[in-house]
Amino acid sequence: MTQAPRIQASNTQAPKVSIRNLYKIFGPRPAHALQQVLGGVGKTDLLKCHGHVLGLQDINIDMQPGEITVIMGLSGSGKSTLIRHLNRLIEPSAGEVWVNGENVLGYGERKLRRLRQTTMSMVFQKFALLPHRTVAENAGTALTVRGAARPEILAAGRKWLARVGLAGYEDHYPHQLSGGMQQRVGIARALASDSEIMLMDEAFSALDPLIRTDMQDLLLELQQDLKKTIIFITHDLDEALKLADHLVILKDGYVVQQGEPQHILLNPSDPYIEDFVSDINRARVLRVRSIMADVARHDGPFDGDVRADDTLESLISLSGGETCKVYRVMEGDRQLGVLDMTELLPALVPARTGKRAMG
Ligand SMILES: Nc1ncnc2c1ncn2[C@@H]1O[C@H](COP(=O)(O)OP(=O)(O)OP(=O)(O)O)[C@@H](O)[C@H]1O
Repeated sequence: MTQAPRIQASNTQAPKVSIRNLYKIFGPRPAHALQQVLGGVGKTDLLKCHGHVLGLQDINIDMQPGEITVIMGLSGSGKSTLIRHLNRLIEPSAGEVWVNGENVLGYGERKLRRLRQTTMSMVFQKFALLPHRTVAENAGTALTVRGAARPEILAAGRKWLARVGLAGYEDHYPHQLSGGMQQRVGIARALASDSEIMLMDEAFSALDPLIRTDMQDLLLELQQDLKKTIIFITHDLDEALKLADHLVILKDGYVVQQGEPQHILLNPSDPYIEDFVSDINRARVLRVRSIMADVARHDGPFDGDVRADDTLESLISLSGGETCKVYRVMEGDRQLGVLDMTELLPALVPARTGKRAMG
């Protein structure tokens, strides 16, 4: 029997979800096609010469408890295929999926049902609310599925609707609500299930930009209290950078780069990522903590205090654009580091890996 994945050196806690050497090939003879892929055949040639689609290739990701892992990529990069492996809506061609230290590929019917109904909940792009049930009944769906009594279902529905800002709408029907409100019901429904893991597949992509921003803020606010393990799929880089604790960028079914979003922005590993992040408003996204220097670099005097989580945009505004200033970086009462404004300018210019020139 295979062993649970080891804890990586940089993390002290076991991952909630681990994906190991995962491959998915669509077509009549995936095992044969897999041998071609392992022998070095790429996505284009696999389709052209062997008539199979390479959906995912050698995916390895650890998703930490209480964190938001964002899977980001353009259309066709493999995001939906990947997320559907987590609750085994899709079976892999090779590899392992571990949840809470158990390989879910070894699960029988009963454990799989429990995984889908109790351990994981899902928030869908198109809300997927039941049109003839009230909003409170929709929010309580997970309890209905588990066979709970009606008062319990409605109480849970009410509780979580209030938490997502929909108190007073319990007896409405979905069509009476706006898109943003319907997705709030979708989130309430996932939260009422009390699952440890939430899968969110392009959950905000159908919403207008302002509503979408509201929903992102709501999710971050809920997450501060609830600390769920969230796997969030998006094709929008701004959304990914805003939400992710851990960002995974997919292209043609493989992981191009993964890590802390600010680190990726400052250290793109490859020309594809450079291009991807080149249009981002770096001043608005980057935080002081990502570019500050060690406390020992400067022992004062300082031109003032800033917080480690302040954006560079707010710093530019504070300094009046002067590059000769030096700030003390604080987290609560503790000094974390030093921010010399001369360090800020290089961070605003996109980094280049140098690989492009070499072709
Ligand atoms: N059932 C299937 N049969 C054949 N090919 C498939 C199937 N499902 C997905 N694919 C292919 O696998 C690759 C990944 O598709 P997937 O839908 O996971 O991408 P995605 O990043 O979620 O795209 P989108 O953002 O458009 O939903 C694509 O090349 C797609 O055409």
